[in-house]
Amino acid sequence: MNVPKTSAVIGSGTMGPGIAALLARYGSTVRLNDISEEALQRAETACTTASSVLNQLEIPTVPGGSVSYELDLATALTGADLVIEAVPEKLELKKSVLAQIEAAVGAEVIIATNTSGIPISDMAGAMSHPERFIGMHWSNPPHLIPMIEVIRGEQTTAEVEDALVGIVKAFGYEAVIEKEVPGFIENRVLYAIMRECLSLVEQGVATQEDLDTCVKWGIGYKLAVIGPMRLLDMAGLDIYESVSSYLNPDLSNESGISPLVTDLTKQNKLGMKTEDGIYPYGEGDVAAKRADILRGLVTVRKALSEITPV
Ligand SMILES: NC(=O)C1=CN([C@@H]2O[C@H](COP(=O)(O)OP(=O)(O)OC[C@H]3O[C@@H](n4cnc5c(N)ncnc54)[C@H](O)[C@@H]3O)[C@@H](O)[C@H]2O)C=CC1
Ligand SMILES: Cc1ncc(C=O)c(C(=O)O)c1O
Repeated sequence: MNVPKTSAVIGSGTMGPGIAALLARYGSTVRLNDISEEALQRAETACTTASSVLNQLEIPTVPGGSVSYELDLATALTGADLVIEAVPEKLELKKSVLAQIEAAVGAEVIIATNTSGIPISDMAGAMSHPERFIGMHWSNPPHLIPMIEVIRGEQTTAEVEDALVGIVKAFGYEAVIEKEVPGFIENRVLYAIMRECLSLVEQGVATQEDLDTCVKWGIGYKLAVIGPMRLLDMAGLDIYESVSSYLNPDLSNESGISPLVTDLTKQNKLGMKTEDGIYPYGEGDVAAKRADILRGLVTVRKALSEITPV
């Protein structure tokens, strides 16, 4: 399957608009749905921003694409060949939304979930056609990060996986096909890094600014060019063996959630979306920071696309 002629994206928060903008750029008629009118209003601006980022990346426009904003789920689903669920990361909510989607579309329609890592089979339990249900985990911002994890549940067919991989490749994105594990690959690795960072800040080993500087250059810059498995070869496996013999036992193995995070979420300090979080944001700071981040990601993506992947 190439990019679907008609698609529906359910949930229009951080992820939905960028996903919709990319599908539209590749010629799909996209219906973006949310239960919140305010979210749909914000989504119009977010889709315009995403579209201008795609212009900066010089992604050609396939004619015929569009995004419409729909409060009504049934309208959003009409004629869709692909449905992407992007509602909050709550299993019961996702199950209920999936049941509503299934009630409105034919059994041949592919239903994908953008869950960050809930096992696909856990979500598919109550579905009447789990064979067409699949994980499609985009990375944030979805119109910029050219990689999508594709995860089959126990009952997903190989044909559905092939079709989804075809769509991902049609965007010029890399598809990483995985077995089902909580968090998939990306978030298992990302959350291992974040757990250690939060633990170091909580212990007072370094400030959040120092953490960001160290990880950006010492890890992010390097890992953007050399994958971790190749980096092991570059560093020397004997060095890894020596360092990990004393270091691994000292790393955080905290199985709960960092109190630094839970103290903030209790106060509804959720980060950029509430203009307060790990960092404080003054008037205009969030917009300026988001613009800086987008500019940086566009520059680095252009540079990375010109070098041989390692
Ligand atoms: N934020 C991130 O960096 C990433 C998030 N994800 C995953 O994508 C999914 C969505 O995440 P975000 O966009 O960050 O969440 P979000 O909280 O920013 O947005 C979710 C949207 O869904 C809407 N919604 C709630 N119930 C709904 C319903 N019944 N029908 C339609 N819309 C409904 C909300 O009003 C909200 O606008 C989650 O599963 C998340 O784990 C995946 C990759 C990255
Ligand atoms: C903190 C965090 N959690 C989940 C995801 C993706 O599922 C991301 C991301 O894509 O950046 C993230 O930053």
